[in-house]
Amino acid sequence: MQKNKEPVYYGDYLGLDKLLGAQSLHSSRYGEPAHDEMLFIIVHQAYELWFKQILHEMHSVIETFSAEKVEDQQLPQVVHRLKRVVAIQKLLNDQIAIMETMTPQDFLSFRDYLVPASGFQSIQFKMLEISLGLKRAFRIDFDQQSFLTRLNDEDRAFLTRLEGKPSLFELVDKWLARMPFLDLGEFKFWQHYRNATEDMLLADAETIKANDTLSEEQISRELAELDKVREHFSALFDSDKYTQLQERGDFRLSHQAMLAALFIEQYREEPMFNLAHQFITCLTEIDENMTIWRFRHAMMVQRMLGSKIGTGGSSGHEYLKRTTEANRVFTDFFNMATFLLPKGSLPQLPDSVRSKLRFQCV
Ligand code: HEM
Ligand SMILES: N[C@@H](CC(=O)c1ccccc1NC=O)C(=O)O
Repeated sequence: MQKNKEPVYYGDYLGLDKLLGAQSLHSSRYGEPAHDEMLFIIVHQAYELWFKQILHEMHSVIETFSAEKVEDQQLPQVVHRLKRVVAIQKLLNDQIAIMETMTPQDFLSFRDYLVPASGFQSIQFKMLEISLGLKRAFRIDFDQQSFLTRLNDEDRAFLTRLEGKPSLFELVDKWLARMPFLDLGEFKFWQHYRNATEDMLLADAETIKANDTLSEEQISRELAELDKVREHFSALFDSDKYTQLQERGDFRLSHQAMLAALFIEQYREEPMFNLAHQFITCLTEIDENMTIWRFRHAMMVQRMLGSKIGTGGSSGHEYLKRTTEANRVFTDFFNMATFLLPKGSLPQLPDSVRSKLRFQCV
């Protein structure tokens, strides 16, 4: 690294002229300065800055996974960067509380000046959703419409182009699906696994039947739920069935990727799997934090607006509440817990397999 030739001045380096000159209160333009509009602008700007940092990290991870081959040595850096994303998201979720120090009435003193702008037009937020793997078809109807009608042509074209590129979800799916360890030679892992899961489901059914606090009707309802779980389990061992359930929207990951992720999670202590496990955990946390943000934002909106419609034309709180569940991406990693077996019921990996998963000792 070279030494700098010119002396550096703090404010110049950080571009503070621009940054601190970018809080223009619209209420002042209309001759009625609203004290809290400063907070409103600064909170949004802080969000956009952190979105920029998150996208910077995501972009590098996407680049790594876009290569033909991901080297094992690249995974620590990927996990490190995603952990940073998670740390930023925690801050973003807590930042809602700062916005909530503004009362609904104080908001009303400048809200009308903002029409028709709204968070629909946060391009970086949409970039984040799209880069993670939220497809247009998965968005609820109003969200699809707002995409078309609330954005200017340039932004819409830009986001549409981004939608055509591989998302982190798709790249991770492909990466998991090509994991070499799914071929375990002579070891019939999935047969062992299937037997163990059948025992577990039979035991669950017995527990439900023996529960004398439940009425007959409740027992049959719980047994019907268990049948659904059984159906999902059976799909793990039958790729046609899996595809059927995938088309129904019960799974998003490909069959092979699901099996690989499940294998990694079951045997995460094996040194070779540990980073992959951390990677899956990061993606799960990122999805969870996005969902928590959506939920907290929706709650804040109810508190600020009740059931008023939004400046962007949506139903406000109702719309946002629906996107909270609908816009999740890595739900398979959450639902995977259904398929986890207690350690004691897991088939022991044969030494020939385990030796491949260990760091070599000399
Ligand atoms: C007083 C505070 C806030 C209120 C009352 C509010 C209200 C709303 C409403 C009603 C919508 C739906 C669009 C519409 O019809 O207008 C929306 C969307 C959105 N807001 Fe906010 N918001 C607030 C603060 C924030 C903050 C601080 C951010 C941070 C960037 C933000 C980001 C977004 C985003 C990204 C959307 C689009 C969400 C989606 O379509 O899934 N909002 N907001
Ligand atoms: N949609 C909000 C207004 C609002 O929050 C907003 C307006 C302009 C720029 C950013 C905003 N923040 C997030 O939606 C409302 O209906 O009051």
